[in-house]
Amino acid sequence: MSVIAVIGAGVMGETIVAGMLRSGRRPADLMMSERRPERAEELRERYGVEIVTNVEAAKRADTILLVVKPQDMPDVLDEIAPHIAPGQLVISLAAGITTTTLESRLPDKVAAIRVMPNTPALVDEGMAAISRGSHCSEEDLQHAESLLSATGKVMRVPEKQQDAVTAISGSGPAYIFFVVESMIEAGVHLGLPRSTATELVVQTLVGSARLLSESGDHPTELRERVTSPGGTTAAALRELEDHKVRAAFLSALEAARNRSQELAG
Ligand SMILES: NC(=O)C1=CN([C@@H]2O[C@H](COP(=O)(O)OP(=O)(O)OC[C@H]3O[C@@H](n4cnc5c(N)ncnc54)[C@H](OP(=O)(O)O)[C@@H]3O)[C@@H](O)[C@H]2O)C=CC1
Ligand SMILES: O=C(O)[C@@H]1CCC=N1
Repeated sequence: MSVIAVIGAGVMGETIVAGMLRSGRRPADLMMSERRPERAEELRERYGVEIVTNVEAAKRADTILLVVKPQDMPDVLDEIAPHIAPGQLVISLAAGITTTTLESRLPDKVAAIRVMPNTPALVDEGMAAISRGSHCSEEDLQHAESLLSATGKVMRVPEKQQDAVTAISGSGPAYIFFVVESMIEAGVHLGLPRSTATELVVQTLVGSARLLSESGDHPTELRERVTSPGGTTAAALRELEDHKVRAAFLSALEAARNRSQELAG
């Protein structure tokens, strides 16, 4: 079985490693590299995975997952590039970083893949979009898909769509949690105990997500089924329209897409 190294063990790096272990990959086939020694030690204790330096990861792994912030990516690429050779696969999970950038900083002919994951991968409900670089084979893509499918769905997208994908599914969980927070606070404002409001909102979210996913019905149809003429939902939706929430989502996603483009450097 091929050896996989994860460079950058923050929120997303840990999520991916935990998912690969849950799906049956052996700790002996994984290694992690992390800047802060105390964080590295925490992860070694938690997962039993070998902690290595970036250079060791580059020398020993068949597949190298780069899970550092986009701003840290140039330094990491420059550090590992002298130790990477064709035959190894480099997969970046960073927002904005293009396969052109990856390929320009890695030795000629090294296969690179760009991925946009999201944090629901922590509960095996992730959504990852993947795009191939120019030296990447079908086998490389399938290998990346098999790694990522350990934690949820995987979709192939043309790389020109990755900034928009980042705005939607990469950042998306944060918008949903923002809505959840807002509804809980509103429930408290209406006089409900916080624990009651939280349980009501969370189960409404889970139930609505399952209904949407399992029924295959369009969200407009599902919304209309809740909206009785002259009823409570219509009164609430009128307020959301008056406050231009739809337009706010459009601006927000444009801002996220633009930021992803800027992070390309
Ligand atoms: N969080 C999310 O929801 C998503 C994140 N991503 C992408 O994943 C990447 C990581 O994000 P996230 O996990 O949230 O960020 P974190 O800051 O939590 O994790 C990045 C980790 O990389 C470490 N690091 C930085 N530089 C180096 C280095 N030179 N060598 C080894 N380790 C290093 C950091 O250490 P230190 O703490 O010292 O800085 C940190 O632990 C980003 O590029 C982001 O765009 C993509 C989709 C979703
Ligand atoms: O906020 C960010 O930049 C990263 C990328 C997508 C989700 N988190």
